[in-house]
Amino acid sequence: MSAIVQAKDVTKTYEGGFQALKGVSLDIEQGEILALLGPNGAGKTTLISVICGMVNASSGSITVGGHDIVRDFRAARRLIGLVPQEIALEPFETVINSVRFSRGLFGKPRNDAYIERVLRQLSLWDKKDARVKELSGGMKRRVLIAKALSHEPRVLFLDEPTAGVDVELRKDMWGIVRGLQADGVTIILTTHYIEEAEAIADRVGVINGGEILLVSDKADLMAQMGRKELRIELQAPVTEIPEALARYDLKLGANGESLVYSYDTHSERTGITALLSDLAEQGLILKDVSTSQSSLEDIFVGLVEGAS
Ligand SMILES: Nc1ncnc2c1ncn2[C@@H]1O[C@H](COP(=O)(O)OP(=O)(O)OP(=O)(O)O)[C@@H](O)[C@H]1O
Repeated sequence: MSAIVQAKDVTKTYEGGFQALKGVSLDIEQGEILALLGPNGAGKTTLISVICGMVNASSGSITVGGHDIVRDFRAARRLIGLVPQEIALEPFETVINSVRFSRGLFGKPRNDAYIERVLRQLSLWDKKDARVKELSGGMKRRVLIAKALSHEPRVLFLDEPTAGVDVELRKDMWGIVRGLQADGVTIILTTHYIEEAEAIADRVGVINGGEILLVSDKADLMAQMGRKELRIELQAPVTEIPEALARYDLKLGANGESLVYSYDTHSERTGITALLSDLAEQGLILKDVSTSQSSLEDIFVGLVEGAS
């Protein structure tokens, strides 16, 4: 795969002096679904807005399909579809006219066959003559997608496509995104939800404080996310971990009063049963046990600490 979007050292300082992007470099591969995951204020919308040419970067460079987004703005923009976070639609317009109008803005000739295909793909064909104000919230979101696809872009940005959407609609949205990928569209979506990244992304980029902390294949990130820790408080402290327990790779807690076992929640066998029986065999008596799961936040903290 080759990169269809390349961002190099992009910074953005808003008027007033706030630095929302602090040197972001990111390659987006043709045909992939990339989820940009990060908390509120991380810089996700700013990054998308800069790539789409709605906000000017303070420094750095971006190309889309090889076109520089500043020097060659029109050619770059033509390749991009953007589904914004906020629903901003003309309420009295019909669905089909809204979508045709968006296509016209890009100077593309009318193509009813293409618009029909998009509306059918988004299950909006039977609503094509309805006025936007008559649609449900989920349908309105789909109209936003149809508008963003109207000029046949190769890269589609979805800014929090499922924020405030119920579980059913969220799944519909994931199905739509997968269908678009099958049509050859490269997709970048922002989200707060790890489950969303898990459900549809090929790669996940974690962004926080205006910096990309990591970009990783989803499978690798999920392996980290799926780890849990079992903390075993001991009746009597130990000075070292018995040799017979070496295979569990335990960590000794403070003062030797606890043992910490890390395991993968996704694997068929966690090894906990065997560990507990081996502990008993070693004569170690348990006072208490507790588990904790590594969260996205832990990964953030780990990454930030690792970077400093
Ligand atoms: N026009 C602006 N002027 C000044 N600061 C801004 C502007 N737009 C965004 N910011 C600030 O930049 C930071 C990043 O905002 P951004 O909207 O990119 O974050 P986000 O990751 O998309 O967050 P959310 O998940 O809440 O949408 C925030 O601290 C925000 O307050």
